[in-house]
Amino acid sequence: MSQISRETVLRELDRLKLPDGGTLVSRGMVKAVTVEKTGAESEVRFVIEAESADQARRMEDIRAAAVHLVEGIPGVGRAVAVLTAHQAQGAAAPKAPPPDLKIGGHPKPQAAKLKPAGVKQIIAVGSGKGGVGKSTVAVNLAVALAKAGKRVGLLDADIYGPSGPRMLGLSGKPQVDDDNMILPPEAYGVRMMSIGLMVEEGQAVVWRGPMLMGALQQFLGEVLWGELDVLIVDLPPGTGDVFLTLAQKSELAGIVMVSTPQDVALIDARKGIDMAKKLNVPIFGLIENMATYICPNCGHEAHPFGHGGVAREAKSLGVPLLAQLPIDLDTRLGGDEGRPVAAGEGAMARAYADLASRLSEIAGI
Ligand SMILES: Nc1ncnc2c1ncn2[C@@H]1O[C@H](COP(=O)(O)OP(=O)(O)OP(=O)(O)O)[C@@H](O)[C@H]1O
Repeated sequence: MSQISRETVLRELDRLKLPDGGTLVSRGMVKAVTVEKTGAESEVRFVIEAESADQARRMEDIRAAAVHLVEGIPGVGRAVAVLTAHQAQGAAAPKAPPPDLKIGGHPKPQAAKLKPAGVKQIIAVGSGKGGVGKSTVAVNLAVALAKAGKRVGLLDADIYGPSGPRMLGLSGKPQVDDDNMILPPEAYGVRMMSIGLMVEEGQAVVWRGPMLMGALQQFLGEVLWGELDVLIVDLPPGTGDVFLTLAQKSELAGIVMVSTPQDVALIDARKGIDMAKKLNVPIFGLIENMATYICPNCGHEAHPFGHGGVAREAKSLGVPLLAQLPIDLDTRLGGDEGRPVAAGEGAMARAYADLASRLSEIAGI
């Protein structure tokens, strides 16, 4: 039996959901994991650090469940978990970000392609042109997949205009664990990491090729994503360095392209599709956003950005048209207020559920 790694233990513990949201791992509560070989089997020890003494007292069942899970890993003979409290009773426990949390340094030499250990597949969401609703689609698609029971991560790699945190209602710097792995915060069942969580809102990020590569490397290799069925990557608009790096340096399962039906958007989208083809990245399909506008007063349907352009494009390229999403006020408000429309119950939530199910079928999520 090969040596059990700390990663294996964390992946197993990551399956344990906490009653008040997240998992022991995503909340940064697992500390000091050690694995010691004792004859043919291994003994695993770890600490579960609660946020207060009060919480620690209520976590005995979780501790026992964690031990049980780890003892289920083949090759583990015994697991020992100790509950401790981070702070005095009743105190909130906002942990200061460690000083060495740096994103955007130069890349380290990398031999193998980058795919986080527990992540089954990486799917990029791209667009040719900015402002067509790519981030809105990426966030809502991620939420809809999570709602359908998938384990989902969202990497907001739109370094020029990271909007993922605002759209998911997340703020504050992420925490790191004892091994300097970044813990992605979670909202609506989606684990998210974004350059937007690292810099002040509105602050410009001026990075060129090598720094971008360093950032991506860190996002993929130094974030504790845990077990995910899919990691959605929200690309910057256009056919730039981030897409190129991701396609060449990671194991990208495929890409979906978002466009409005407008000619100018479609021309740019075509360039993106061309690049994906050249890089041998499968195109899972096109999504037409802002396809129609239905007047809330009279019900009249209008097509401010043209009509049917993306459907025609999909047909001529021989790729699926995954969705046609209308212009919708709640989508915009939900994005601004950090309440993704896909998390709700209305017609748009159903449209995103359909999109999630079509993509799951095509990509095998
Ligand atoms: N279907 C829609 N109905 C109404 N508003 C929408 C829709 N899709 C997106 N929007 C709004 O359009 C604006 C731009 O969307 P978003 O930021 O998602 O675009 P983007 O393509 O990611 O842009 P960029 O890449 O330039 O950041 C946002 O205010 C968003 O709320």
